[in-house]
Amino acid sequence: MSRLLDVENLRVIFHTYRGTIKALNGIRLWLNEEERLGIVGETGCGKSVSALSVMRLIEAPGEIIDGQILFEGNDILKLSEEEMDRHIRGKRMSMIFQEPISALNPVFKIGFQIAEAIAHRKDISIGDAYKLVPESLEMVGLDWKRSIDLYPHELSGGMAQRAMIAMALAIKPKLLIADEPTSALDVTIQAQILQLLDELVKIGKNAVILITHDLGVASEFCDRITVMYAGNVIEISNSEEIFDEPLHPYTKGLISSIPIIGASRELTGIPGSVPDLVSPPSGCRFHPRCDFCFDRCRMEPPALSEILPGHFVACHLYSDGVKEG
Ligand SMILES: Nc1ncnc2c1ncn2[C@@H]1O[C@H](COP(=O)(O)OP(=O)(O)OP(=O)(O)O)[C@@H](O)[C@H]1O
Repeated sequence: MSRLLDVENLRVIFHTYRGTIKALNGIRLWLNEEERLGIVGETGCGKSVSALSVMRLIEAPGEIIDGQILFEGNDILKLSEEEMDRHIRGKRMSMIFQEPISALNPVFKIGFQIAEAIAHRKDISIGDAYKLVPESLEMVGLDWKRSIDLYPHELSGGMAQRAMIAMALAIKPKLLIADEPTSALDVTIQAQILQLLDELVKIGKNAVILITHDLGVASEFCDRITVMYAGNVIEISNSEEIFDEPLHPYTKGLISSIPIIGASRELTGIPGSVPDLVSPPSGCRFHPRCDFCFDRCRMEPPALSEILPGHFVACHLYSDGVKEG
């Protein structure tokens, strides 16, 4: 399967009155066509900033200061804003957000908003695009006659997320980025929305990046998992192996905080908290919270290396390969 996305050494900072937040510290991500990648980690670890960077939606006070984002072989960081808008964003890739109601435009009916997305994608008139809206709404389980003329504030959270999904998938993207798509919804609706996404992604054969706090949800939905901590990618593995053989002490902590594997719950089980990214810890950013920390961890940032086939970890414990036991 061919490579769709390749992110190398991506560095993003935010200029704030407190100082410079080093939000992404040279991360690496990749995704093949039709593959589903989960990005997990505690709040503030850089999941959303990674997604927004791929969409080229980082705005001041944020700045991408280094790295490469190859999408279908083109470095999108080198494209002009117009090229990005005309050829990539909303055409080849689209995104759904945590708060669907605030992500929709409050002053337009959802039928019109979906028509606009389709018109942009297909370079057709809004009138022609409008004719395709009923199919898009029905595809996400919304009765089109009842929903096409509603404004975002007239939708429930679940309906609004369905409308967002209709908009995002109406353009038939190669890559769908879903940033915590269910965390603002109640539990029964969460399961329905994930199931809907699962079905539609199978039909559309698009690749997905799913951002979530929930390792259980990520491993059920995704082929591969990237674990982030404090602006770094610290482990990458396929979804089964990350549970069967987690390597990084942080990933082990995330897993031990899930009482039943596969159960959906907020990750809370690691003592301490994510560091302030204005002045992150020296060496490995996880070292102050790590039970296995030794001198080298305080001094030298560990590189991400492939320790088992397809299984990468950034941890000095594995500098000489995987230890038994
Ligand atoms: N607009 C902004 N201005 C200043 N700092 C920002 C901004 N957006 C993100 N950051 C900082 O970048 C870092 C990474 O944030 P990010 O939103 O990517 O985390 P996250 O893992 O998605 O967290 P969450 O799960 O809470 O959404 C954090 O330290 C955050 O405070």
